[in-house]
Amino acid sequence: MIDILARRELADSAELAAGVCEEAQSSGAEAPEAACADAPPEHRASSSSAAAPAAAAEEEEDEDEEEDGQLTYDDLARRCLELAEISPGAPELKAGVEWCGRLLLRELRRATRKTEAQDDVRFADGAKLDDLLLCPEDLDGVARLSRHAVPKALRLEVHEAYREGRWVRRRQRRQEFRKALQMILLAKDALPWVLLSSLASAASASVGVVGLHYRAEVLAALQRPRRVAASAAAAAGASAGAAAPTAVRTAMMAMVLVELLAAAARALESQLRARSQDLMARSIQVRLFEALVAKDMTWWGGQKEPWANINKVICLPAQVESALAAPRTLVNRISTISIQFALVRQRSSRMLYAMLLMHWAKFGVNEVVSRLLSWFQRRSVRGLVMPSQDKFTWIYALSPEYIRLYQSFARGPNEALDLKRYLCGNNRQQELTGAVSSLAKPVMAVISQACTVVELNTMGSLMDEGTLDISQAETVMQYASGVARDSESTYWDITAFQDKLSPLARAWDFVALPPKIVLDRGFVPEGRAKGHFVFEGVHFHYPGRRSKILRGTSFEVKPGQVVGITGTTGCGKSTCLSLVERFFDVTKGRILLDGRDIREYQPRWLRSQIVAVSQEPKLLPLTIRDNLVFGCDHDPTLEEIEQACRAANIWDSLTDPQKFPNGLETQMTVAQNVAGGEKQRLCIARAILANPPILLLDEATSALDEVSQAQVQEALNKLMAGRTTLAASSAAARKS
Ligand SMILES: Nc1ncnc2c1ncn2[C@@H]1O[C@H](COP(=O)(O)OP(=O)(O)OP(=O)(O)O)[C@@H](O)[C@H]1O
Repeated sequence: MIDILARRELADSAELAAGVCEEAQSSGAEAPEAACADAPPEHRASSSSAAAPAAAAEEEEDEDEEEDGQLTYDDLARRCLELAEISPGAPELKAGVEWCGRLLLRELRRATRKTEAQDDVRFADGAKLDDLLLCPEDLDGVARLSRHAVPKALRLEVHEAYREGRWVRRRQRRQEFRKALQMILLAKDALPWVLLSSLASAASASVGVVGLHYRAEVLAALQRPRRVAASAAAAAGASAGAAAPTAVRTAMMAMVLVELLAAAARALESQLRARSQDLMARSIQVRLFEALVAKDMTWWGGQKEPWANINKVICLPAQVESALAAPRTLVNRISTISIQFALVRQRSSRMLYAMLLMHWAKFGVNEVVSRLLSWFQRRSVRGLVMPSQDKFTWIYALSPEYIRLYQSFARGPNEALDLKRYLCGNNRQQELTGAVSSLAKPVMAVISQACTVVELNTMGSLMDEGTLDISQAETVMQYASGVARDSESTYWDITAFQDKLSPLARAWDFVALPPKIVLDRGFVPEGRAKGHFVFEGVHFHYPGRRSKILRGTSFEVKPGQVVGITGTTGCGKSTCLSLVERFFDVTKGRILLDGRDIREYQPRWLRSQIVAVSQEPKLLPLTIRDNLVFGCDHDPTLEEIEQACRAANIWDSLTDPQKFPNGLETQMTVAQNVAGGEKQRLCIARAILANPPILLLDEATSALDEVSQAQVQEALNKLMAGRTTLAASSAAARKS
C-alpha cells in the first residue's frame, strides 16, 4: 500500500515531493500512525518565512565560493581573444576586457585567501594560485589584442592582488620545510634508523674524502723520488733507477686501508639507508592512505582525477627517498669540496680563485641569459589563444567507447579539421619559443669559450712562472674546476631541496587537513539503533553550489516502518539518503535518529547501522564470497552465507557452474553474463549478512526488467522485514 502524504517543498531546480509511503510490515500489518502522516506545523513554517533571511545569509556566505559551470577568467579571456582575432577593436571587447579584469581580480583574491588559510586541499598546494599569478601579464596581452585598455583603477587592484598572491606563495614555500618535517616525524619508528643511516653516511663520506687525500699523497710520494733521481742523474750522470722509498709504501698502505674502510662504510650505509627508507616510506604511505580514505564526500567531489590519489600513495617512497637523500648529498659534497679546496690551495691559490671566479661568472651570466630568455618567450606568446583540450572533440574520436557515435554522425572530416586547428595552435607557441631559444644558444657558447680561454691562460702563466709543470698544472686545474663545479651543484641542490620536500609537504596537507565529517568522533550508543528518524526543517545545498536541493523538508519515520520518498528526477531523493548516512551535513535544520541529532553520533557507528542498496549494484572485483562478507563485522559461516543468498533469491544462480565456475570462490571478473538483477540480489544478500537495523533503498529495482524486478522485490521484502527502511523512487511519483 502506497500512501502519498507528503508536502511539496520547492527547491531551486526542481520540486521535491516527499511522499511518505507506509507499508505494513510483511507480517505485522500495523496501521499507519498519525505522527508519520505529517510533519509538525512549526517545521513547515520554518521552510517558508523564517528560512528567507537565513537563506540570504547563506547565499552571501557563498558569494565567494567557486561554482561549477561558473564563467571563469580563462574562459572569458579565450572568448575575447577569439573575437579579437576576427574583429580587433570590436566595441563588445571593451566590456569583455573589463570583465576579464574583474573575474581575474575575484579569482586571484579567492585563491590567495584560500591558499593562505590552508583549509581547502584544492588550494593548499598553491598550484591554482601559481596559475593565476601568470594571468595579469596575460590580461595585458588580451587588452592589447582587443585594443581596449583595462580601466586604470581595476588594473591597480589586479596588480595589488597579484602582489599579495606572490607574497602568500613566497611565505607558503618557506613553510614547506616545516610541513615536510612534520610528515617525516609521523614515521617515529623509522627515525632511529634514519639517524643511524645518516651517521653511517657522514662516516662513509669522511672516509671517502680521506681516501682522496691519501691518493694525492701516493701520487706526490711517487713523483718525489723521480724528481730527486732525475736531478741527481742530471748532476752526477748516474742512472735514475733509485729504489722505491718507504714513504711510497706507507702512503700506499694507508690508501688501501682507507679505501677498504670506505667500502665497508658504504656497504653499511646502504643497508641502513634501505632499511630506514623502507620503514619511513611504509609508515608515511599508510598514514596518507588512511587520511585519503577518511576524506569526506565534499573533498572527493572536488577530485577531478581519482587515480591521481592512488599515484600519490604509490609514489611516496620515491619522494621520501629523494627528500632524505638531499641532506646526505649535501654533506658529501661539502666534504669533497673542502678536501679538493685544500689540495688545490696547497699548490696554487691563484689557480683556485681564478677558476672559482670564472665558473661563477659563467654561471651568473647563464642565469641572466636564461631569465631574459624566459621573459622573451613569455612576451612572444602573450595573447596567443592556446588550445585547451577540453574545447576539442577529436580527443574522443579514437576511443572504442565513442567510435560508433562518431561514425554514425559521419564526423570524420570535422574531427580532422578540429585536430588541425588544435595542432596549429600548439605549433604556433612552440615556433615562437623555439625561435627565441635558438637566439640564446650562440650567446651561451661564446661565454663558455671565453671562460675556457681564460682558464688556459691562467694555467699557461703559472707554467711560465715555473710554479707548476704541465702534469701538475693539469691536476690542479682538474681539482680547481671540480671545486667550482661541485660548489655550483651544491647551489642547485639547495635550490632543488625545496622541490624535493614539496611532495612531502603536500602529503602533510592531506594528512593534517581534517575531514569536515570526522569518522571516529562522536557519541557511540550501546547496542543497535532503533531506527526512529525525524527530518526537522532540513535545508541543503551541495558545497560549491548555490541551488538549494532541500528547503525545510520535514517528515518522520518510526522504527520498523517503510517510508517511500518520491518525486521527479533530480528533486533530491538520493540527497535525502546521503544526508541520513552523513555523507553531507544539512545546511540548516536537523535529522534526528532515536531522538538525537545524527551529527552527535560517531559517523563510523552511524554508518554501521545503515546499509544502502542503490540502483547501480556496486560489487568489487573480488571473489563472490569476499563481496558478500564485505560489510560483516564477523566472519560468517557458510550456512549463514547460504541462508542470506537464499533469502536474496541468488543461491540457485551461484550454484550454476556456467555462470559461477567456482561457486562462492568465483572472481567477479571471471563470472560470465551476470545480469543486473543478479548483481542487485548479490548486493541484497550482502546487506542481509551485514544485518543493519536501517536500510536505504535508492531506486533499487528501477533499472531492471519486469521479471528481474519481481525477483529483486521479493528479496527486498525479506531484507526490509524488521528494519526501518527509507526508499527513494521516482516510479511511485509517476504512478501517483
Ligand atoms: N555530489 C553532488 N554535488 C553537487 N550536486 C549534486 C551532487 N549530487 C547530486 N547533485 C545535484 O542535486 C540535485 C538532486 O540530485 P539527487 O540525485 O538527489 O536527485 P534525485 O531526486 O535522486 O534524482 P534521480 O531520481 O534522478 O536519482 C541534482 O540537480 C543533482 O545534479
